[in-house]
Amino acid sequence: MTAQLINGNLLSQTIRADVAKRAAALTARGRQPGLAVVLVGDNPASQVYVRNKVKACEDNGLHSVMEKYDGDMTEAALLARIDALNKDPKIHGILVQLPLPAHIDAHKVIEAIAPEKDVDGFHVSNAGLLMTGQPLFRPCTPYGVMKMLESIDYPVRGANAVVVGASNIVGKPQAMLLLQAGATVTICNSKTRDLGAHTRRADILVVATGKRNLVTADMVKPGAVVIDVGMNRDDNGKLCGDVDFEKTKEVAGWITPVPGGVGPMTITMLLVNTIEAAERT
Ligand SMILES: Nc1nc(=O)c2c([nH]1)NC[C@@H]1CN(c3ccc(C(=O)N[C@@H](CCC(=O)O)C(=O)O)cc3)C=[N+]21
Repeated sequence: MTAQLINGNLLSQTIRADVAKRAAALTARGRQPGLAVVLVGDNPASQVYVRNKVKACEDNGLHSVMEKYDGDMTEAALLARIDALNKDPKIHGILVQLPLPAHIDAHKVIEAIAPEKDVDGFHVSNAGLLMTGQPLFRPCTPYGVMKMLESIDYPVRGANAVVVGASNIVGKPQAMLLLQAGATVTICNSKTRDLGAHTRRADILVVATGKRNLVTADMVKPGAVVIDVGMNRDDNGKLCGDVDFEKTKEVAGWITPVPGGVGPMTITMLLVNTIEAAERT
């Protein structure tokens, strides 16, 4: 048996069509949704992602501004820019691309974003609202994963879900969204002993570690849903995830590819969050 693919590009098209409709409706009322993307330094991967985000805005009728700064920008200067964007009525969403240079305190920068413009959902206030079941913005990647599960009508309630990776931007909010959807959730981390013993019990396995081939076919329950959040490069420089895709697709029931899986969904949900921010104004 071979797994069914969950196509993030295809699902994105459907959701983005709805985004474009809502953007047009807002624009007609003089409130075109606006996203500001702030990039500090010249990390080449970040440049690609940021360009993709800006293009996705343009394609769907959102206003976007990209602010690029040199890697030696001071923290104070960045905080001043965020303050200005917080006050800018044309801007409904603010995204500061991570990682930031080491001399800048990323926590401090995220906490400076007005929570009602924090379309990444990274502000402590938004993390707290999510944890207590009253989310304002769901972090884009975990939100996109939930949409992928919805798209295959997967019964999340009562399922065993295992999240590998416990970051603030993916693993932890992912676990919270799965828990709130009724799954029994295990969060594994880099210190987990016998990772396979946990992953083999997963009906839903979400892998977000940034380690190529961390999950192999023998670690997957037959028929499981395998969601690969990883973004790595193989020895030939080709994009790949954290899951050994070729062998795992022979075991899983559903699997997400890299590229064309979670990545495009992350951008799609960023657009959705920006629309929602604009609709609230
Ligand atoms: N504040 C902040 N918010 C983020 O959401 C954020 C961030 N910082 N820093 C970096 C990560 C990474 N990320 C990706 C988004 C889309 C793709 C994506 O579209 N990937 C395509 C391939 C892109 C390519 O060809 O390189 C795919 O998987 O098909 C990848 C990675 C958002 N991030």
